[in-house]
Amino acid sequence: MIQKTGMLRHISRTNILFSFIFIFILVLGVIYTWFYRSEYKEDKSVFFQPSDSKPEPDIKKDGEKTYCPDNSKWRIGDLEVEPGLKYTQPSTQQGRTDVNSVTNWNAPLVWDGTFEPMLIDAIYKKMDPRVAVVVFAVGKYTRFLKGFLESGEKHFLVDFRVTYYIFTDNEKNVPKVELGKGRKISVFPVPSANRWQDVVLGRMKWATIAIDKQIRNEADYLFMMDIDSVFHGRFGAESLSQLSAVLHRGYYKKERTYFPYERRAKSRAYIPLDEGDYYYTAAVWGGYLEDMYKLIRYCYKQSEVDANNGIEAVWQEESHLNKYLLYNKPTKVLSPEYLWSDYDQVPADIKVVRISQLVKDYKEVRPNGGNR
Ligand SMILES: CC(=O)N[C@H]1[C@@H](OP(=O)(O)OP(=O)(O)OC[C@H]2O[C@@H](n3ccc(=O)[nH]c3=O)[C@H](O)[C@@H]2O)O[C@H](CO)[C@H](O)[C@@H]1O
Ligand SMILES: [Mn+2]
Repeated sequence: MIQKTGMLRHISRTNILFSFIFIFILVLGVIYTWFYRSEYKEDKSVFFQPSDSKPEPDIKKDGEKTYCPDNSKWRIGDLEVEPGLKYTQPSTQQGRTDVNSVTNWNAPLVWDGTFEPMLIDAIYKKMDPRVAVVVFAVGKYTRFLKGFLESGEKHFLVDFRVTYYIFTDNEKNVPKVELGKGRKISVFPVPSANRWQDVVLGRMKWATIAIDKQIRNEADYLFMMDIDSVFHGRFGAESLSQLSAVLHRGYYKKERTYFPYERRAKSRAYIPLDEGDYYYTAAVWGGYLEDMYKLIRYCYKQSEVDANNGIEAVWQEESHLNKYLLYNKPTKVLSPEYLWSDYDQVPADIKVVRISQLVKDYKEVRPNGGNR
């Protein structure tokens, strides 16, 4: 009996000890699993979205639909207006009749007289977007910076938050320009080039890198612009949309067969003669940051594919841009008011020249001479 009781006591002590060890291991296991799971979750997001290795852009087969990420913080859908804003009543009968102010995919085609400047600025000002302007001034093109920046301060999205991102091989030649409130200059060094073609195409590569590195955190909206231009009139919030492209002044009344699209099937920018909406300039284009990123990266990658195949598109990035916009329609089309040229007379349908390309000596200003 005594022995039995002793054994029983012994067994129950062992049992209690094992039970404690079991519970201890169980608790450790729960804690470990909990930590492991949360760590794994973090790992996973870092693993799947590293800032330096984005998924390849969807350079899909011609005509195939592309996926468009949407991480914009603000939307044109919020067309909110403060009560009490006074402006002329819009008419359902009167308007521009000398030009078409809508595309056949129902996007606005913006001409002077089709919007109320004060109203449209008030709508967008409420969202207060941060606007990035990406310009390149490589080699002798730094001479154009002063005129561009000074006139931009007078006319470009006045009272909005704007940062001019200047990509240059000569930082010393970036002029000091007085900027309005909320407006900044940010300089990116880029290498010099021996061919102007490398500069214009290089814009796609360097802009892609700079967006990844910095601009993505600082802007909601991005414009790509040529530097050899001067603003002459209001360039306001009517230009803003998810993706806005400007009609090239030289082709806006021409039939599509005359458009200087890339016509060699060997190039990724190829467009057949019986296709095309408009011919867009690559000297002014803008949109939501992520939509622009996608398009800039597309032009960069497509031109790389071309280079590997021993071909360069006839108008470099402009050819790739036109290809993209044919199959991914812009949400706003801006009239040639949004990029005219001092080379050309201003016709009656252009009521205001908002920005104009300067006359320049191509041979003198470009590193390898000019081709026009
Ligand atoms: C009005 C228009 O449609 N312009 C396009 C036309 O350019 P353009 O004939 O106007 O070419 P451009 O000489 O202005 O070059 C485009 C831009 O690249 C930069 N740059 C160029 C060369 C150089 O040595 N250093 C330098 O900084 C500068 O910002 C310049 O404004 O064709 C180019 C490609 O062929 C681009 O598609 C331009 O956007
Ligand atoms: Mn130019």
